[in-house]
Amino acid sequence: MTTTEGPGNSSGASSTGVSSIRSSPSLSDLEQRVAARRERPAYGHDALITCDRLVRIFTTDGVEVQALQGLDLLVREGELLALVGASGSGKSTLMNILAGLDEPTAGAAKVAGRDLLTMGAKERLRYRREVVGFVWQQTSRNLLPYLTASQNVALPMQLRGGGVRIGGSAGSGRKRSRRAARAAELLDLLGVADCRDRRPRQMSGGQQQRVAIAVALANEPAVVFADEPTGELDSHTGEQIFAAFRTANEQLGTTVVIVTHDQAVAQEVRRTVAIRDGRTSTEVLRHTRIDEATGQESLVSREYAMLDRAGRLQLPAEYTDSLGMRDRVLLGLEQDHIQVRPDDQER
Ligand SMILES: Nc1ncnc2c1ncn2[C@@H]1O[C@H](COP(=O)(O)OP(=O)(O)OP(=O)(O)O)[C@@H](O)[C@H]1O
Repeated sequence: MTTTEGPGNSSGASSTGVSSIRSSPSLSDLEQRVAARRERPAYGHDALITCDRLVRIFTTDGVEVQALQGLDLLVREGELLALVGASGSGKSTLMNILAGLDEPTAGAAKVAGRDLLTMGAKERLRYRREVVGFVWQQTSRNLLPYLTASQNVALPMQLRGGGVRIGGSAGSGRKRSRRAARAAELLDLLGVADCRDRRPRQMSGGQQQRVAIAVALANEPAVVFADEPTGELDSHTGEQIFAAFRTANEQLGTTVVIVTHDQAVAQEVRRTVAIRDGRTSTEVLRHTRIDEATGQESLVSREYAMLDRAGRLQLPAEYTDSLGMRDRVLLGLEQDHIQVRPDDQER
């Protein structure tokens, strides 16, 4: 008898009693599987953000760069999520697409029910004003230099309500005071109430970023995207900015997605998704465990690899490197896991 090791035919599997899993399915088994698959909800049906096999190819001087190579990501309403990854892995490309500033080459992307591929120019503008808020790394990109903090926060509300009126009626006066009241509330919530009448150059970098978060929140967006919001700040100020995002998430229920290089920030959130070569590769989930005997709390974190719908899995480079795995590996189906081993026939 010849035994071939590899996907679909593992000697390890048969020796541990998995053969029943392997036996040929009957016609009715196949029919049941097809029916179950048909009834399964669509990918991302209950997610606020759905990226489905997202591809973005840039072509410069005839050279193609695949910045996103079939990226899958689901984010649920109310999450505070960190996106991490090496330089060039595709984080900013993804953020620009989700922010409605760039369009994917292929795949699907939906945010709060809006399809980012089919949106027209008008809808895209409304999406950027009303559905999402952003905070960028460069503090100068977030605020208008000639407006005060309060005016900066009121501006998105003003733009949403239609043109800016000079002079205005009693109605527009009431609107203006409502906008000013909301701006004051947000600045207070984020701990920068004292900056209300200051222009950006009269504030520190950290204060400017907190005001920027207030601007992003002004129109009660479904989600706030932040691309390296602590990148230009020292670590202490970075922590304050992160605390402001957490406040927005916990107190206003806003979903927040933060791209960061900052390990301290990445470890503060319940979910960190790593992007590698334009795809989501691993994910760390953290939760608090309370010891029943002592009542002591501890943070438990678990790292997962992402399995896409085509069955593709990215193994962490440190794992494959340490075992010298490349090109071809041996797979074995076990009772409750899948083995991946170096190819012992190599060489
Ligand atoms: N407009 C563009 N034209 C051509 N190539 C681009 C463009 N934008 C990004 N790229 C390329 O796409 C890839 C992903 O870039 P991206 O900026 O998304 O990475 P990143 O993970 O955000 O990196 P960093 O952490 O350094 O900001 C890189 O190879 C980059 O050079």
